[in-house]
Amino acid sequence: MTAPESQFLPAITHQLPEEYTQLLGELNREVSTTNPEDVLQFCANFFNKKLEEQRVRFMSAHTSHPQDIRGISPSPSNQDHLMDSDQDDDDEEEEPDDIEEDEGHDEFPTSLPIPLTVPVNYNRGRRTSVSAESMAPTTGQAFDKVVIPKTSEQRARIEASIANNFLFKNLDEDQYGDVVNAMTEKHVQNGEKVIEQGGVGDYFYVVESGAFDCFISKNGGPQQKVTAYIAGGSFGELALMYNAPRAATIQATTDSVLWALDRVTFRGILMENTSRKRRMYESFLEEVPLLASLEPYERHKIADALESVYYDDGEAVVKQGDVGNNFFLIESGEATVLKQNENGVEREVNYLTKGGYFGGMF
Ligand SMILES: Nc1ncnc2c1ncn2[C@@H]1O[C@@H]2COP(=O)(O)O[C@H]2[C@H]1O
Repeated sequence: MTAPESQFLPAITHQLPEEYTQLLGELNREVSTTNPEDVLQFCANFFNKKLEEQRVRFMSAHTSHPQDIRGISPSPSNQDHLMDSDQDDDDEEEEPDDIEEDEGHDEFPTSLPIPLTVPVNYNRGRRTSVSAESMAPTTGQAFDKVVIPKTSEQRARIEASIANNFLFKNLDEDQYGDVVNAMTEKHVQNGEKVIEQGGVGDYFYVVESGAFDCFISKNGGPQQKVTAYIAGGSFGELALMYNAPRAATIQATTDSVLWALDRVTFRGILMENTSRKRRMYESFLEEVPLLASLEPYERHKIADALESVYYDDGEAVVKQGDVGNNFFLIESGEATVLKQNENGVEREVNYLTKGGYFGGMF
């Protein structure tokens, strides 16, 4: 019988950095007291937590007002910062070929796709990706398609669950089929945590039935509820998009059913469109007075729902008496609001420019 690998560890301890042996000692103690079901995930969470703590220590030592740093759009350059915040570290890891070096940028990014209080996966300027994937979307690149066999009844349930979810709009037939093929059913009990803040991103989830609360703990403080999800909602995209630790904890508030999409399929099919829209509308949405009080992540969700529509000068966007299904924000251009009185005489009652809105319930 082969001896377990751990049996050889003491023999090489003298070559190992002290910090490493201390960390492993701590990890061993936590594993033996917790006895986790998923050991790999537990270890990944342990190291992510350590990185987060180290980063918070570093940030408080190097920035006077870390809370002033705002989230911005996940543009490719910002994504690069997120991954490539490397400096002249002598302990730098091997880089995947497809991640470009960005020499001359600041030691720390001044812009993040999510609020700074959310743990992001970099520390001390060291690259700490949770996987070797490039930040570039994998759309268009070949990837091994995941096919989880399922009944037509299951397929119908997936289709109903994603029917009104904006992230699944604009998929062509093949992409739609690939997404449905790759999804896997997950039953969750009331109180179960599907995602834990700081954990490693493995799946993106769509809610078929049930309900979930989403909590964020800032700087190790108490968890605060930031949003909730019901049927048709989805969560868990950020860690997959940015190779970052989970930004929030998601807990079932009743027995629920989820459809989970693996990270490779998510990145290969859904990520490109999602990050493009969030990037495209971010700065515009920041300038809309109606949305000024929203958190960056809430603006991302609005961006998911937006579609640009072009109108010629003089063309009617909506007509008086029409049933209103859409809410409009003026991205560029101007519009007049005309109203007919009971005699059929039309007069201008409002004039709207960029950032103005109409339609829907307004
Ligand atoms: N305010 C928020 N900030 C970050 N993530 C949020 C927020 N509200 C909801 N979430 C979701 O919570 C998820 C936790 O896992 P992810 O970071 O992968 O993706 C996150 C988002 O889908």
